[in-house]
Order: sequence, then structure tokens, then C-alpha cells
Amino acid sequence: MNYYLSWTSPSIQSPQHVRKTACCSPDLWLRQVLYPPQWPQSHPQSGTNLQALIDAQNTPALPNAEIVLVLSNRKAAYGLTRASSANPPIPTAYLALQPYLKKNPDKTREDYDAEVARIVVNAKPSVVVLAGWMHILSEKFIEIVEGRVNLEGLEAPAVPIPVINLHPALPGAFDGANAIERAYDAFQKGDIEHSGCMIHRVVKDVDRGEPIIVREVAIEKGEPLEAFEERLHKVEHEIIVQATKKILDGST
Ligand SMILES: Nc1nc2c(c(=O)[nH]1)N[C@@H](CN(C=O)c1ccc(C(=O)N[C@@H](CCC(=O)O)C(=O)O)cc1)CN2
Ligand SMILES: NCC(=O)N[C@@H]1O[C@H](COP(=O)([O-])[O-])[C@@H](O)[C@H]1O
Repeated sequence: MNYYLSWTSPSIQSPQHVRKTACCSPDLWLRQVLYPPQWPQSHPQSGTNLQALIDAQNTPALPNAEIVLVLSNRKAAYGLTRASSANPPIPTAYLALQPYLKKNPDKTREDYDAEVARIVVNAKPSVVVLAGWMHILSEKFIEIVEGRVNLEGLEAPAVPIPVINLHPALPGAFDGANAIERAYDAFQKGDIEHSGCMIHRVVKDVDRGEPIIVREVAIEKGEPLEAFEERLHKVEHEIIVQATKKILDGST
């Protein structure tokens, strides 16, 4: 069954005209927090996993795919540039936590997550992919995108929307932020022999969802962190497309 896939406010029309969508937003999913070894999110080196998905559109890796919306939680995010520079350009949107809380002093972080969920559900996606999104999503977000909780003024999703995340470590190894650097340091101490990356389902507990694709990545003795990181990112760019396709194909 051929799907016509578009992203973020995507639409997949199968021959049965079942309207499904996959939702991919580098900043919703790829937002990076600034920490020393990482690029500032405005740096042209960031959003590379989004770029992998952009490049995979309408190829055998991701057939009939088209990204239609990119949501950012940072104005300067280079993912926005990647999206608007794509051919055809991909529409973008923006919602950041702190400005939201400043504008809505009576609201909470969970309310912010609910608004993020509103944007996502309004796109009617079949999947939400987190790929560098550095904000821990509350259960409220998950409940809304799965249709278990209704949000005022929001048409609930027809089917639960799976949320998947790209994590630059092996299952249960280095949960949380800065996993690449922590794994590299652990290797230097002789605590691990290799590291890896995975795509897993997103649940309330960070990085503890069911793995979908797991790939080991070697760390070479004496190599600088940057060399390991480059090798790992290359693998990430493969698995993020593969895992998204698996979810959309219903093969996982
Ligand atoms: N409910 C879930 N939310 C998120 C998950 C998840 O598995 N469940 N994965 C993360 C992505 N991630 C690791 O893969 C990750 C991102 C960010 C953090 C973190 O500590 N964030 C802090 C600090 C953020 C900041 O400094 O701005 C926070 O959100 O308060 C840990 C793990 C995406 N969300
Ligand atoms: N815990 C989540 C996490 O650390 N995610 C990491 O953010 C980077 C995004 O890169 P990109 O902006 O080049 O796509 C990726 O390395 C991804 O594994």
C-alpha cells in the first residue's frame, strides 16, 4: 500500500484515503540545549537529523514522504533554516517554554507541554519523532497525543500517536542529557568498551521506552571526542530514517 507521506503537519493518504500523518519537527524533536561540546542550535551543524529526514523524502528510504511543518522552541534554531531552505520550503512554527510562561504567568510547564501537544495533534500525525529535543515532556503531553486526555478546543487524535526519540546511547546506559560525552568519558575510564545510539518509544520515564532500533558504535582508543561524535552522528542519521519508516509502515 503506497502512502503519501508528509511531515509535521503531514498527511499520508493511502489508496483507502486513510488520512494519517507523520509529524517531524527538528526543534520539537531536535531542539538541542547548549552544552559545551554541542553546537549552538543556531549553528549550521545542528538539525542534522532533520536534514537526514528532509533528504530521505521521496526516496526508497522514506518513499512518498514530504515534511510540511517544522516546530521550534528556539527562534535561532538552524533547523528552521534547514526547513525553510528545503525544496520545496517546509513551513515553520515556534513555541518556547520560557516566553510561554512569561506570557502566561498562571500557566505551568505542563500547560506548555499541552500546547506543544495541541500543535502536534492539530497536524494529525501518525508519529512524533524526537531527535535532539532536549525538553523532558510531561505525561500530559503523552496523554494528549495518545488521545487519553482531551484538551479544550482540540479535536482528539483519531488514533494514539506514537512518540519516538533518538538517544545517543545504548538502552539503559546513559539516560538523559550529555550522553555522548558521558559515554566517551566512561570509555576513557575503562568502564565501557563501546557505546551506540537508539530510537525508542517515548514514555514518561526519560529514555526508558521500548527500543525500536539500537546500533552499537565503537570508540577508538586515543581518538578525540569529536571523532567518536562524528561516527555516532552518521549512524544516527541512518536509524532515524529507518525507525520512522518502520513506525509508518506499521512494522514495529
Ligand atoms: N517524557 C520524555 N521526554 C523526553 C524523552 C523521553 O524519553 N521521555 N527523551 C528526551 C530526549 N532526551 C534524551 O534522549 C533528553 C533531553 C533532555 C533531557 C533533560 O535533562 N532536559 C532538562 C534540561 C533541559 C534544558 O536544559 O533546557 C529538562 O527538560 O528540564 C534529558 C533527556 C526528550 N524528552
Ligand atoms: N538526549 C537527547 C539527545 O542528546 N539528542 C541528541 O541531540 C543531537 C541532535 O543533533 P542534530 O541537531 O544535529 O540533529 C543528536 O546527537 C541526538 O542524539
